[in-house]
Amino acid sequence: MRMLTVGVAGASGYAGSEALRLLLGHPDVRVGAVTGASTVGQRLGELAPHLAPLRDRELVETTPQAFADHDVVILALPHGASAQLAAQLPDDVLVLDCGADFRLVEEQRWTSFYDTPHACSWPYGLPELVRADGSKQRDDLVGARRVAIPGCYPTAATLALAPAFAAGVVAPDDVVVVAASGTSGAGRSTKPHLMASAVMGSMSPYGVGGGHRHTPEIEQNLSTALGQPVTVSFTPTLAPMPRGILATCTARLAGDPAAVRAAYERTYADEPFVRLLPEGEWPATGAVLGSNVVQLQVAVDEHAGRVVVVAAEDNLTKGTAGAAVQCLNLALDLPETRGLPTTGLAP
Ligand SMILES: NC(=O)C1=CN([C@@H]2O[C@H](COP(=O)(O)OP(=O)(O)OC[C@H]3O[C@@H](n4cnc5c(N)ncnc54)[C@H](OP(=O)(O)O)[C@@H]3O)[C@@H](O)[C@H]2O)C=CC1
Ligand SMILES: CC(=O)N[C@@H](CCC(=O)OP(=O)(O)O)C(=O)O
Repeated sequence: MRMLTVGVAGASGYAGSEALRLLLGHPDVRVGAVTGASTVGQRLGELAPHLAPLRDRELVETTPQAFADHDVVILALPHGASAQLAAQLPDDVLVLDCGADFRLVEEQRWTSFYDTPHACSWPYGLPELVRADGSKQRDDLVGARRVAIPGCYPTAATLALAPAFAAGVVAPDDVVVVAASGTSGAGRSTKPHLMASAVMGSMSPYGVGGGHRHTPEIEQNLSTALGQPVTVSFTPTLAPMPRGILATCTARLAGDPAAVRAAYERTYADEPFVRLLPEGEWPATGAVLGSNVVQLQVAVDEHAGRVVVVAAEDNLTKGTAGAAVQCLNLALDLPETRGLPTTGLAP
């Protein structure tokens, strides 16, 4: 097969540089343009020394012209910037947006959480999402030329709870997700609450009380799984680690407890990147760092009448850039797993 030219907009950021790390290991890809904003003119070696083969690549301005003659463009830009650039890229170029601009279908949900205008929605890049009719979201990604890559928390929470909704074993009005994220989830630019002295040795919540913009995205996905509206209480927390998400997701049991684990086994039996752990083993972020795998474990708390699911992922890999490469593979009819690690880094 001919080599694909893949460019990355926002290559100086965390999501962009993770995309480059994965693309360097993809046998069908040559890295095209790498673009930035404030870092234009700098070399990647100064910003991302781990990307050794690209150390002499210069970051160029983020314009449509920078991506002329590319087969694929990965957008790893702040919200709002993606929609502007995407509108200027040819229809036959595969565009994978790691930002939120094209994830939400309903304009009213978008405007409640974002202050830029609602663009439109693109096929949602979570192949393993099981839908109410038993099909998977993967069907919408084969041959697509525009894909909205999910947010990092929604990937973990959705994969954790969707099988229970699709199987009808939990109630749609009593769902709680509490998730801890590493600091890279907030991007590379320095923010006061992310200074080492503020983060190390401390955990803190944010977006409490339904204020986080991933709430409508998680609800949209779980509604797809159930086929009717789902309401979620979501609380993110910041954890003193560079990367990783651990999401603890619970919902009120509304079916046969014995059917719960079976729903997960059935849904994920053939999924290369979702690993339901053997009973008694629990997910840990340390087990998935740098890997495109989400680990899951499910338990029924019969005392409290709740289903409890824990998910661990690397926010930068399956939580964004790995999902982008997985969707690239699906859209262009390559083996879905090509170029994607299923083993992590430890310790
Ligand atoms: N970090 C994560 O875990 C996840 C991130 N995402 C999403 O991916 C996207 C990128 O996030 P992340 O990498 O964390 O963010 P970073 O802050 O690390 O990187 C942002 C990138 O965008 C560039 N940029 C900033 N402003 C502009 C602009 N106006 N026009 C063009 N380029 C611009 C920056 O360039 P420069 O450095 O040169 O200024 C940098 O390359 C966001 O939409 C984010 O929400 C999604 C899931 C998870
Ligand atoms: C720790 C941390 O700050 N995490 C980010 C999540 C980033 C993400 O998933 O990105 P999108 O903005 O693309 O949805 C946050 O809560 O805003």
